[in-house]
Amino acid sequence: MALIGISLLVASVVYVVIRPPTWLPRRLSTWFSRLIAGSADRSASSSRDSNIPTIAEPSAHDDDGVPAVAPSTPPAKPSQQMATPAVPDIELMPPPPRPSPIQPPTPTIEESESPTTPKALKAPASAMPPPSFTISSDKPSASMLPPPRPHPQPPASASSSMMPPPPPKPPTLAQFPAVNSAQRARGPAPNRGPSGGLVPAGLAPPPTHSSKPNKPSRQVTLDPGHSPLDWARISGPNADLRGLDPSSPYLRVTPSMLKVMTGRKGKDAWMALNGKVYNVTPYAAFHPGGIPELMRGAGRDGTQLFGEVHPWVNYETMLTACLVGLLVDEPTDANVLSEIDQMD
Ligand code: HEM
Repeated sequence: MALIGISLLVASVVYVVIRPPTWLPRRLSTWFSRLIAGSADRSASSSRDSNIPTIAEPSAHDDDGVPAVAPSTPPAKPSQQMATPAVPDIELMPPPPRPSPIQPPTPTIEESESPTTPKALKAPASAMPPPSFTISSDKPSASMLPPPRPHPQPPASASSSMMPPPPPKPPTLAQFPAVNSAQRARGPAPNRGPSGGLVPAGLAPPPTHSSKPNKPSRQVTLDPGHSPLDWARISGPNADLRGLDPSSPYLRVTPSMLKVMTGRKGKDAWMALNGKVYNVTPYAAFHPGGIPELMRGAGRDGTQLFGEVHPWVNYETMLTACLVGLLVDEPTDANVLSEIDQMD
């Protein structure tokens, strides 16, 4: 039995040697290459020799630039595995070699190689955060508040994490002058108008010649039918209230003639105003100031007295129907002689 077993073993080995299967060479080649690469990396880490490190570097380059498949396939083979076909290696690569050889090269790349590719790789890696910030900042809605916080917080580190930023305090003006200040005015406000009395001040209009003096009224209560409107009705344009014959012309009244017309003793009251003589008897009952006041000017020239009481009253219009004549000087001897000469 032992001989039979040995003979079968020998026969199988001989058969494999004579007619090796198609997959056997490729399998052996990959196995040898990986074995050599592993030994090379370990030797390279300990001591840098000539042949082994050169094999490890190209594999590292491939790992960096291209994902997973690139590193094992192309460059590591050409030097020693020229005879083996490199095409089918892609299918066999995944299982064994990845873990051990690939991890070491990535750190070595950053350390040893700075010339070409790393710059391009580092740039995108470092550029990652900026895009994230920009995305968050582009959102104008509620997400805006959190991102901007970090910026304002450093300056306002003393303040707590309260959301409402330092609310601009409305300028509160202190009362000036203060309530208890001596600069505050005390007592009544200054006089800015005529309400204070007769003293004109401020914006009050200046006193005019026609303004009434601020005196208590002395007007009397007139009897019914004796209002100013009643007087205007009965003293119209065609009225004749002179107390004379309607056919008589206007008289030349001398002061001696005027003096007896006082309203007493059955006579009318005549009054001279600015050179004209009026019979004020019909008007006496319509005089707002009363009859006694009006009679103060009867039988004489009442111009000054009239002006002192109510210079604004238009007496000429009111007493047109009462006009007697003109006040003239007393005739003297010289005047009588002159008049005779004129008659001749
Ligand atoms: C010269 C003799 C006169 C005297 C002393 C005299 C006196 C007065 C007095 C004291 C008043 C009251 C004033 C007041 O409101 O407190 C008055 C009012 C009046 N008198 Fe005579 N008066 C005189 C002649 C006349 C004459 C001849 C007329 C007119 C035609 C006249 C027409 C008036 C009028 C219309 C008022 C009312 C004035 C107003 O309401 O503003 N007065 N008078």
